[in-house]
Amino acid sequence: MTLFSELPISPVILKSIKRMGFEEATPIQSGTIPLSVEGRDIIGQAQTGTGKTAAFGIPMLEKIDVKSPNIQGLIIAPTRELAIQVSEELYKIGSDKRVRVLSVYGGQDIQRQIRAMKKNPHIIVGTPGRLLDHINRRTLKLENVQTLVLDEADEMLNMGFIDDIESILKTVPDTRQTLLFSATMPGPIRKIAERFMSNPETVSVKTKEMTVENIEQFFVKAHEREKFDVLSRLLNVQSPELAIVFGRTKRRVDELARALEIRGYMAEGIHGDLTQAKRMSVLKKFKEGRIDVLVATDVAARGLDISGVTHVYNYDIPQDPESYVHRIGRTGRAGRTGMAMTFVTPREMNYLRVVEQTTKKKMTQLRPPSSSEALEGMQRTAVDSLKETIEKNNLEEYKVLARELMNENEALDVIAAALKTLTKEPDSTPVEITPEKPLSSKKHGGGGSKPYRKDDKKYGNRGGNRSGGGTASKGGSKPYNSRQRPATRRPSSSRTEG
Ligand SMILES: Nc1ncnc2c1ncn2[C@@H]1O[C@H](COP(=O)(O)OP(=O)(O)OP(=O)(O)O)[C@@H](O)[C@H]1O
Ligand SMILES: [Mg+2]
Repeated sequence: MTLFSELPISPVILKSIKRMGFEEATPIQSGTIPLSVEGRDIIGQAQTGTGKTAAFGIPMLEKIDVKSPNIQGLIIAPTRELAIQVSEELYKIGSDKRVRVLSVYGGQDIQRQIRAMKKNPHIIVGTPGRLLDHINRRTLKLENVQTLVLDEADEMLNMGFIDDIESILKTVPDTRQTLLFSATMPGPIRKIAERFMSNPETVSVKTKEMTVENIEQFFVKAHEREKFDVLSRLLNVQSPELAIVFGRTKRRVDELARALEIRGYMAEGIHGDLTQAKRMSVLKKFKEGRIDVLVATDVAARGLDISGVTHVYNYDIPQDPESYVHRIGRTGRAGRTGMAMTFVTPREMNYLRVVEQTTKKKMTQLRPPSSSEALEGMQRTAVDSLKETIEKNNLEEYKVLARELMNENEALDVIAAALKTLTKEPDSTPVEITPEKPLSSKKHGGGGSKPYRKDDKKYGNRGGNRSGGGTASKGGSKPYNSRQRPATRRPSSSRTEG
């Protein structure tokens, strides 16, 4: 273990890092910061939630000359929400040094961004489309950039983004330092990456598995028509603090969010067809716990760091293993624990095996809960909430009424009635979910060997089919004897940076 104080970091940055509560550097941080401070080009690969943002952010901030009015650092991120999040983290790390960080992304008033640009930011964090827009309008001058970062590098160098990235890179000096980070880096993409770098050093935090070990991984076999009831029951049994449900398409996400709402869950959807204001307000509600189920396309799969996400449900199995890794990586971050459940139709079992081969981790089969198990789950939730209320111990105003009830009834009946009232009984209101075709099982591309293609580059709804072979095998079934919840509680202050 390396302490931040043992790394080549100046006191003014150390001060901010300490205030953020970081003491020990994670392996990707101790592995890349010294090299990066020396100016090396780096490809950094480490599991989700292990602090890659600070790994590239700290050395970038170190090099900033705050007296200069020039943009010296550029970070490109695949989604707007991620650009905002990364700029917030860098702002925090650079706050004592007084580094100015600006995020620019689509869906936000460009004139406002142009005005902000006039305040001479030192670092720009942006999405490719909007960065190009500024470059074309000549409102963004990158000729003094010394450090360039592609966060989620494999995604950024994916076919859908590469032209934009190339155009942006043309405006950045060749002498710059280039840093690429991601949890996944398939071979073909790494090759593309090397074209943009000079003599890059690869730092990859080697672990047995590609996913973090504190995420328990399950798969649930279900026919398309059964999936929604299975999801409702799992939510009842597992009682997530915060959950993300990933769907394959925007329509899917809309329908799922609506259906969950109908069944009484506090759920909302997020995808690329929503206005930016809506996307941000949904995410804010989720971070604040005002909704506890976020239904999302892959727009939320990469990089987003939301504390308190205990469960991830892949309502539709992702089409490629990398997407799986990033999706489930929204839980189990910074050492916390989490659970991931992937729904798979019988015809999609080979996709599951490809995912397992890539991640080098077997998923445990989870039997769909029965309706009585779902009810039991909700009853236990009611008991927990009663206990919590007792612990808080501000019941004085209710005790007179309680005594009245106890005089007229048996204590047992009173408590049972309270529990029944508190229990949200499983709801089977019919809902409409348009069936999706299973992923094709005919073509076997062998995970990651086909070219990367994206139909909808902004929102990550991938086209193409990159399945590989493999046959279905039986996994053990896990019984529901207790509520399945990871051992952590949500910290009282959640990340709500807007
Ligand atoms: N050294 C550290 N000690 C404690 N917490 C840290 C440390 N470094 C980063 N963190 C926190 O860990 C969380 C995850 O970090 P970050 O988002 O950078 O992960 P990541 O590796 O980029 O994940 P992903 O692959 O999903 O993008 C953040 O909340 C961050 O503030
Ligand atoms: Mg990240």
